[in-house]
Amino acid sequence: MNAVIEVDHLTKRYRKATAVDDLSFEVEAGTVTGFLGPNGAGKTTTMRCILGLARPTSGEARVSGKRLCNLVDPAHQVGAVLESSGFHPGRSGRAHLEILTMENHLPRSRVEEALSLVGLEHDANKNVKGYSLGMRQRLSLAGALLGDPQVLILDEPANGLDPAGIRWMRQVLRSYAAQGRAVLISSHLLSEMAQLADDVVIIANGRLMVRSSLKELTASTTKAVYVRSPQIDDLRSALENQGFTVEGADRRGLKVKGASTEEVASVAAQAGALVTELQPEEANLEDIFLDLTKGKGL
Ligand SMILES: Nc1ncnc2c1ncn2[C@@H]1O[C@H](COP(=O)(O)OP(=O)(O)OP(=O)(O)O)[C@@H](O)[C@H]1O
Repeated sequence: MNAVIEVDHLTKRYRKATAVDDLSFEVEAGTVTGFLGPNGAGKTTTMRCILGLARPTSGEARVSGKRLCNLVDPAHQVGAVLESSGFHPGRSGRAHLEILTMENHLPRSRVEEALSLVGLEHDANKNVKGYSLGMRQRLSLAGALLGDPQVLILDEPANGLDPAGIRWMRQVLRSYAAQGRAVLISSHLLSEMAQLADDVVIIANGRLMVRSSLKELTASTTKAVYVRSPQIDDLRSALENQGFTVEGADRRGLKVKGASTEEVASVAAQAGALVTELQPEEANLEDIFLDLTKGKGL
């Protein structure tokens, strides 16, 4: 365990709203962590607290063991994309990044590296006002990558990207994590998160609902196992005798509720039934998310 981001009993209250309510979770080096929750759940506020842009009411958030304001070289430690709107429209993408390198005392050479990392090198001299939403998102990401940081914090970075852009971003973030760095990414695109995240943190009303690896979460919520066998009637009785709830799926297939593939295979072996297909039907992330956050602001 190598926690690079630690959110520690974080609470943030505004006059009328408790945006974040005693929230704790960690993000490990070498992973992409999906940060999920319905609108108004408190994702942006949490990210702003981690980045030192909002002051917690109580608790704290640390990056590499320190609050961001205490980090010696924050641009090398953390890169963030909070929204894609902070661009001067009359400036080129390259000029925008050059100004960021000056502000953050970074080498000018990083501009070309960041532009090529996000695939904007051919549009770098165009004014940002001519950029599509997707190009602005790429430019935001380039800005976050300028300091070659150990931690990336991205608030809905896939907004406005087309499917090819989303695939591209997935590759960038996966390779980034593969270098041992940490990525915390919020999104409403749950299906996208299912292909990107190692871990998920799900919040609603500012509170933690789930902190889990994506694999464990989907495995623990396996809905059913589909099994096919030429001896379907023998297999059905054997499964029912063991107390499983079984539904006929088709002529040769059964759906076994609440069972693991190992359990179904073992009952089939004992019953002498040949198994020609065995598949877990996992709940997808979207189902899990909707179940968990039902009535909590969606
Ligand atoms: N500066 C602020 N002043 C007052 N209330 C705020 C402020 N910022 C956020 N809130 C409130 O805190 C709650 C959480 O908002 P936040 O933007 O963090 O949620 P979110 O999960 O990022 O939502 P979304 O997915 O819609 O961006 C909301 O009820 C919001 O209205």
